[in-house]
Amino acid sequence: MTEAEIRTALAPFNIGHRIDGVHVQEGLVQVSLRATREEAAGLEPLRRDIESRLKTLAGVKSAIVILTAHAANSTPQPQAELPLLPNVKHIIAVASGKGGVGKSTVAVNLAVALAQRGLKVGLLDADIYGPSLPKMLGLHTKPSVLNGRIQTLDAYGVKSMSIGYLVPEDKAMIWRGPMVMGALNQMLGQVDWGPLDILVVDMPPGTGDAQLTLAQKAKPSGAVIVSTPQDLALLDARRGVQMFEQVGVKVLGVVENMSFFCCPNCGHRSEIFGHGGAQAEAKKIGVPFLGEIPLELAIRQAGDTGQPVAALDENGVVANSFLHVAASVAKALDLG
Ligand SMILES: Nc1ncnc2c1ncn2[C@@H]1O[C@H](COP(=O)(O)OP(=O)(O)OP(=O)(O)O)[C@@H](O)[C@H]1O
Repeated sequence: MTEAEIRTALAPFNIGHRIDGVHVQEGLVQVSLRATREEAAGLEPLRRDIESRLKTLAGVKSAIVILTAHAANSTPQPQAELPLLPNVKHIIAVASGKGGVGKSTVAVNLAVALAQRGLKVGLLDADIYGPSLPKMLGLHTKPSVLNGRIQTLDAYGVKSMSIGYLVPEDKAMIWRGPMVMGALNQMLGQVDWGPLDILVVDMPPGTGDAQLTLAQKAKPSGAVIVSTPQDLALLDARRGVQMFEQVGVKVLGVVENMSFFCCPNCGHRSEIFGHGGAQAEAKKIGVPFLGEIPLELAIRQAGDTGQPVAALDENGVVANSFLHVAASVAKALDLG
């Protein structure tokens, strides 16, 4: 299946003037259609019809049709632009230079801990290639669409959206750059986030193009960098800090994850990946240190069972470590 064949299949719908982009890759099809915000709700049935039609074509394994809404009097945004969210007071990017350091764990628990402070919180899983939210929040239903707006899935006081809710995980894994931007566009602009104090964005790991575009275009109020205390992770974290500074996004600070381990039997404290490295690094590069999270079996288990530890063990040491980070973030944003 080629892009030209998809465009031919779309011809009977008479939507040539609305097509922003058609991407085809190994049987996966993504079509972006432009509409004004006022038109978007009315066009939802058509969007669904087109999606269903595309899925019936030979050679198409999966199809997603995205309506990119823009203000009536504005020129349509090219795909690399991301919609701004006027009802969201602050967007916070949770990032790490390196994969596997616990960025998603920190993002989810930070969002839950911020909600526990009484703030209106959203959580966007921007990690298109490795969405973690469905598992970490235990949410596996497909979001509904109301008046042309995708409804968030809500848990633990947090509104959430992930590509993992919208397409089967293995499908998004092989998308190309423009398709990723299309999906991010949809998850920011087409989702009914409602009024929020903070939208926590779980960024893709690393400092490549997608991260840079997100950091630049989503206009976050600040970034939280997650690192383990090891030298290698710190080196990558430093790169992350530099990337945000380069595009003028304030780095709110660094969180040290897997900071230390306390033996549940004897209470002995082991500093498996070293301890204090991220704090020392934060000091060295002149950004605040937001707190340390212990290495704890309960954190991994809670992540795997879809019950964030910040919600499970509200008065425990681990939950407190996330509450401490949440308090530092809220303070940095003047939200109490
Ligand atoms: N402090 C911690 N204690 C115990 N386990 C943890 C801790 N932080 C993260 N983990 C576990 O480590 C694994 C990786 O964490 P997570 O998915 O949050 O990392 P990530 O940086 O977002 O990874 P990726 O870059 O691959 O998305 C998960 O199984 C998670 O439960």
